Amino acid sequence: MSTIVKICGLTTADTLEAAVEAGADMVGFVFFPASPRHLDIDFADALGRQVRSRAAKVALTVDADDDLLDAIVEQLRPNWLQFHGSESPERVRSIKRIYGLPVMKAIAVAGPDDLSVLPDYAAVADRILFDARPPKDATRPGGLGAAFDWKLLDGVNLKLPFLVSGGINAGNVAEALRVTRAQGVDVSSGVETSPGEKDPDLIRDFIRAARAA
Ligand SMILES: O=C(O)c1ccccc1N[C@@H]1O[C@H](COP(=O)(O)O)[C@@H](O)[C@H]1O
Repeated sequence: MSTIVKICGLTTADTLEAAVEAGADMVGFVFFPASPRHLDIDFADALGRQVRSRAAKVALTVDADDDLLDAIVEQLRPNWLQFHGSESPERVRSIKRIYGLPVMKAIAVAGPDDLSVLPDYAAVADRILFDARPPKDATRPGGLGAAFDWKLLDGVNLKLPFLVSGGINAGNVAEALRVTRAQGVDVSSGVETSPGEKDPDLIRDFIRAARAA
């Protein structure tokens, strides 16, 4: 199976087009006001239409309430929901039942203890995304360009696909995939020139490197 490549935090038509044309499998739209990649729903709707089924649209939220999820699902019509907060397994199960959409649940990793929640989430999510645990004073729980120790995933044995993220770029994606044996990768900062400013060339370089890995 080919590596699942997700480019997250797209905010412009040009960079979205670069990601889709270069063959991204999943394109992520962030709905979290504290993020430099936050989109309002009308603009996300316009970007989503541009995708035209060429990639899976992923709506990233952080402990979103029902009203926000209703609005996102109604307007963007995402193919996936990505939960990047402290959503419980029960919340994941309930949202899946309500919307009938697959959910990718992010797990924050800093040490081996962080993996103890895996069985509970693996029982309800469709994909797991391992990301670096943010520092306590961080203003957002992801998209910080920080990596975790990939060797912590050694021995992880999931029946569902998992992606690795956090501080990944074209230069280290092959190593991230080799060490973690993940089925996919997710990048945001690693294809940017500054927080929130994606670069079409960096996106193309990243996808090429991930495909070659
Ligand atoms: O991108 C963001 O701003 C963001 C905000 C809130 C939660 C998650 C966010 N991004 C996700 O974080 C990881 C790692 O990103 P990076 O490559 O280290 O910048 C990635 O999965 C993004 O989807």
